[in-house]
Amino acid sequence: MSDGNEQKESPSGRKPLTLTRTASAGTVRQSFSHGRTKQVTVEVREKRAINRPGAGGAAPAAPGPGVPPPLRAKAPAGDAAPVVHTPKPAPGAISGEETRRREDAVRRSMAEREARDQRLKAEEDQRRALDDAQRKKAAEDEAQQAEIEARRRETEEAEAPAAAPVEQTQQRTAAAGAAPVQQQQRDQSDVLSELGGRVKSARKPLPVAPVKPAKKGEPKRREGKLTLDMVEREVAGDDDRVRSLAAYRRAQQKEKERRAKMMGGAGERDVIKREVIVPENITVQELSNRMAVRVADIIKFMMRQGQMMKQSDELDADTAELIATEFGHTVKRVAESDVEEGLAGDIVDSDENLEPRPPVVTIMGHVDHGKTSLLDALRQTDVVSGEAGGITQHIGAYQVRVASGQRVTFLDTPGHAAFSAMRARGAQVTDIVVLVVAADDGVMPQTVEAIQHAKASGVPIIVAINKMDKQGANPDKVLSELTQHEVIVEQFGGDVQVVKVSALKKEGLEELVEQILLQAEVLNLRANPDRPAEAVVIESKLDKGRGTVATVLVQMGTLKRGDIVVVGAQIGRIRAITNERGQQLQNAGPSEPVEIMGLEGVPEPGNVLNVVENENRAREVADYRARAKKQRTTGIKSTGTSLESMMAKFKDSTAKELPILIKADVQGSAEAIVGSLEKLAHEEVRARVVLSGVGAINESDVQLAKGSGAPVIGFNVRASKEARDLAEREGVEIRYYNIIYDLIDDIKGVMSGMLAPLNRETFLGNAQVLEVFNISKVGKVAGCRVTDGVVRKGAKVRILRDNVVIQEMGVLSTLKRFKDEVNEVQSGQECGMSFGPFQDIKQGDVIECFNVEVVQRSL
Ligand SMILES: Nc1nc2c(ncn2[C@@H]2O[C@H](COP(=O)(O)OP(=O)(O)OP(=O)(O)O)[C@@H](O)[C@H]2O)c(=O)[nH]1
Repeated sequence: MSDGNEQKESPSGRKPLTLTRTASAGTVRQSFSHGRTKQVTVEVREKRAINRPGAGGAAPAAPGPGVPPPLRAKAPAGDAAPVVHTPKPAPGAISGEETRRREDAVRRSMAEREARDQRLKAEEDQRRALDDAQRKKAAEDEAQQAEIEARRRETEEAEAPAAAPVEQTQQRTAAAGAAPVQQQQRDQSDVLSELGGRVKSARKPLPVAPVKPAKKGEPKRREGKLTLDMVEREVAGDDDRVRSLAAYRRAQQKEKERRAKMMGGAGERDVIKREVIVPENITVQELSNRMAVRVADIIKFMMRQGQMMKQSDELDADTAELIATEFGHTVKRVAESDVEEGLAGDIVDSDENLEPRPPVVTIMGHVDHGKTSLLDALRQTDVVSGEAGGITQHIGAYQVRVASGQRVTFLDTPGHAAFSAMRARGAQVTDIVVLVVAADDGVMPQTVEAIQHAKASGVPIIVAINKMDKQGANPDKVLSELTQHEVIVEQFGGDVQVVKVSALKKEGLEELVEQILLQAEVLNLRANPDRPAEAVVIESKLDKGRGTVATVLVQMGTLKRGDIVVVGAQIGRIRAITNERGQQLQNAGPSEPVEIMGLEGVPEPGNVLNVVENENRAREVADYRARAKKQRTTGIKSTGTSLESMMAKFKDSTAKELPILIKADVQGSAEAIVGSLEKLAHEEVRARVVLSGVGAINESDVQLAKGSGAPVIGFNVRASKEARDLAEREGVEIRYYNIIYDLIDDIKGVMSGMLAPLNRETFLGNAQVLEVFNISKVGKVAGCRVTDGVVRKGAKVRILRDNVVIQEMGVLSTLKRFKDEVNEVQSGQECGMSFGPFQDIKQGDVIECFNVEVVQRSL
């Protein structure tokens, strides 16, 4: 910037007309960068000097900066002022002294200001440091207190009846002039701050401003004291106040104490005593629910007792009772089986409700003695021809209407030993047993078994001596044999009826029926048909088209279509009732054998069917039975394992197992096969049935068989195509059978092969050591005499001393008679033997010589 054309004339070139020119004016042009200019008018004014009488010239005013000193009038002549050589200031200019003085004043002033600034700065620093230290010290306490304070306020606010009084107070405070108070505090704070003291009032909460309820989404108003941590979070924009774990715990503890106080206890809760229902087994979780205590408390208690438990662990009733008592409760023990209470069987019928019912007769006897033929003759049907291998392989139930119009229910049980379990079941449901004995064969093992079953169940026996038409029929022999088994017939003074029949020729049948009805009359068989039905399952199977089909014998009440039933561990709604002639029935009364459909699963023969009021009840009972069955089969309660059972397991693990998967047409057959296989069990080898079920062999069976390394046995069933393919791919063997003998024989053969062969010893002879020679390079040689039998080279020998075996030697390799090697030395002759590395041979020892034969064992 530069000035130029300092004095310029007006554009007109003329000066303005004034009375007195007291000011000189001009213009200055200022040049800026980028060629910018600015014209500034400069005016120089002269101060009008008013000279008072007696006064010197007035001190001229200091000229403004950049203003040329005004022209001074010439001093009058004769002025006696001393001549000063220093250049004289122009009129109106500041003298040198004055300038110095002023400069000094300025410097002093600046120095003072600087010193004050430094002092203030030091004071400010000191105050800040003090504040920081105090804040840091207080920060921890404040952080701890903040949350508790906040919680307390929250609680107080929540408990306060309404916010209105608070608001009123706040409004009143505001009305009382909050602003002047604040101003006053600020003033005080400034003063104190300057003095470097602690500004306590700054920490005090300001008078409460009216609290507006925060709108949704708006940040919440801060509560409690402001802490450094909070300020930092606010500065960082982190509005979420994260509570420390310790703070959370403290708050929780405080809340607990508050609640305990509210409940009236001094920190300890009053235990509410309950009656805890304890079943035979209960989980820790369930017990905690019933006692209304925390699971952790029970677990802690058990830990103190030295037992580690989880909430899913089961406790037995004794332990559960101990825990409940410890927690101050009383215990009511119940059995899980209580769910069965109230089922039809428990209802006692009064005498007037009972009506006569047909007798249930079971035909029993040895295999091929003619049971099915006899039954067939009685009902004039032919089922013999349809049986595989000519053997009745599952129980049948039929009702026969005799000439008199009376009805008799017959159960046909198979004669093979495998079906003894079924026969036992038959005896339990039957009223009378007809024991069939072939006149030409006499009493056989299964005849005896049938007698035992009948006697065990207290059922009267009627003996039917069959095949009377046959050559060699000897009924007297049969009767005397029966006597040996305590079946005393009438002609021998007993009470057992005997009927001689021929099923083939249909002879003696009427007399047999007559005897049956007579016996029934004696038994006075009655049942109440007007009550929920109870029946027993005779047979069950899974039919591809019809689902589960079960043959049941109604024992009491009347079974109706639509009834909800529980059968063993299965439930269902009766969809159809069919009699033995294939007729659809609406209901079935006492002693009626019928086929039912509608069960959800296949029940086991012997299971009892009960009609229940609703599905829930059915499910409850079925669940209990399923659990009970599981416990029975595992033999170990889920609470844990006993040492005994573990020992048993380890002991058993030495036995070789043949895993087998069995699928059969009916449950009874499957059961019979399993029973037979169990009987084959040997201490070294046994069959392990991986699965036994009813129905066709499917893919999952093959998968299971593959997983367990078992072959699949199909009895009267076949594998589906998919299962066949899978079995081929996986290398799983499927074997089909329709005769149980063949099946059992095959399995027996396999199991026999698994038995380790037996080493059988054959004694050859003994030789006594007479003298022992020590021969160099050869060692000790025993000079012996054969005392009995023969000693043979290549046979096995052992050395006995005082009849105690001291060494098993293996094969005799050196046998000499005099100097010659011989193969055999007879009794009474002398010989020499050496035993290689065994050098402990002594005079008087006995050498026992024997052969070992390996014998393959069989079951
Ligand atoms: N001669 C003669 N043969 C009979 C008589 N009853 C049965 N049989 C024959 O004896 C054989 C066996 O008869 P089943 O009725 O199958 O004998 P089962 O006792 O039912 O045999 P399982 O079903 O295997 O227990 C058949 O060949 C019959 O023909 C009879 O009264 N006289």
